[in-house]
Amino acid sequence: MDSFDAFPRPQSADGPATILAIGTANPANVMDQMEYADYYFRVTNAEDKTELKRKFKRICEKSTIKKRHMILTEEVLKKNPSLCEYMAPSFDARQQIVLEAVPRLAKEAAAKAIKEWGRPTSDITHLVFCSAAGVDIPGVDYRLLQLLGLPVSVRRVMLYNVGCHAGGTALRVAKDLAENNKDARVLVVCSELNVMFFRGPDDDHFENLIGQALFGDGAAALIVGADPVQGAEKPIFELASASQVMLPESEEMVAGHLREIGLTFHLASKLPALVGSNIERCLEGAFEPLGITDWNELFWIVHPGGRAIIDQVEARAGLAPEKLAATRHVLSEYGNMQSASVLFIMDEMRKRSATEGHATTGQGCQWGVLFGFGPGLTVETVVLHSVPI
Ligand SMILES: CC(=O)CC(=O)SCCNC(=O)CCNC(=O)[C@H](O)C(C)(C)COP(=O)(O)OP(=O)(O)OC[C@H]1O[C@@H](n2cnc3c(N)ncnc32)[C@H](O)[C@@H]1OP(=O)(O)O
Repeated sequence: MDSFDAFPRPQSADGPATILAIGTANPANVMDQMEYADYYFRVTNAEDKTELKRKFKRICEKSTIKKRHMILTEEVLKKNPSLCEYMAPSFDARQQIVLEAVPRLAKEAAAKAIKEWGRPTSDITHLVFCSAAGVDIPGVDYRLLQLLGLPVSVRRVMLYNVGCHAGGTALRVAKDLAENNKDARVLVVCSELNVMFFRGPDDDHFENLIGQALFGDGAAALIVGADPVQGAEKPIFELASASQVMLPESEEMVAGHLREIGLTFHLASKLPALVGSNIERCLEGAFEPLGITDWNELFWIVHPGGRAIIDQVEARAGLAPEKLAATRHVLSEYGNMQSASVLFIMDEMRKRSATEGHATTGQGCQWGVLFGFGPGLTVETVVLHSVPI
């Protein structure tokens, strides 16, 4: 006998990966966007920069964000003044905060997802964890296992510093795991904080202020598995396909660098236009197998990088305004929560569909698209199938 035959080969599932539960969590501290410019320039001791503050205030108003949740309270910032400067060595102070807070927020979201799922935690076989904060060894994924009391045999995949498209990346990885390992149940968690890149203003770096106006903290968790157990599990969406592309000549559009001063980031101002000009191509590739060409036939979940990005997607795909209502709602209530945003929108989509009396979890549509956008310009395109309510 060939010795390899002694090892059991993983069996594939029969059906597609499905989302079986969703949970979300945010820090209790809430910032009102209309008051944020006054707060931010005061807390960073930059009130003398009156012109910059006026421009920042305008950005806050134009962001269409109403509020954001942030772990960094004024009290925490007072204790860590290096975070309020533009370029002070502050990595250790930032790490100290995120190493505790990232898994704690993740646990809150995961506990909600597990409760909705309704099966024992010992049935979780895999963990896919995304965060752009809290790099450590062993990682915050292992810390989460401890906090949830999960078996140490859970097979972990840690996605550190992937960026805002990582919600789509995690879905793609979870789909592969669930479909290629019969009976796998994958806990997916995205836990994101703006602690690594919160910093004071600088006259010459306005893109920093764009980020300070947009990002918020949040964690979202899913249970993903194929072949739902009848009577014990209830699918919310099915994952039909998942693909990733780095757009040509886009490597510098969004970038981040981990330094002593925390995470620096770079956003090109032509980013919304670049996303817009590529959206149709991504849709055509994803929906060619179904022959769908009218994008209003779909339900939509779009990473809310900023209001201008959502506007571009809406215009270039020719969407009716209600198509991006769930996306805009999550942006307005929470800001840009990086990888967690699309999972929050997924939750909002199924809840809206139920309260508005739709026949499916996708606001009455059968098929939907989820777009993750992130560094370089990376696009994750996930095709979703709704289920009857
Ligand atoms: C790819 C991803 O999506 C991944 C991510 O999440 S990373 C974050 C991605 N998000 C973004 O890049 C933000 C996209 N931009 C927006 O949503 C909007 O521009 C905004 C809400 C920030 C402002 O709204 P707006 O209607 O464009 O305001 P507008 O008055 O035209 O512009 C405000 C100012 O910001 C400046 N500005 C906009 N984007 C900028 C950028 N990336 N860098 C520097 N300045 C920028 C404009 O030049 C303008 O400056 P002036 O007032 O001196 O002319």
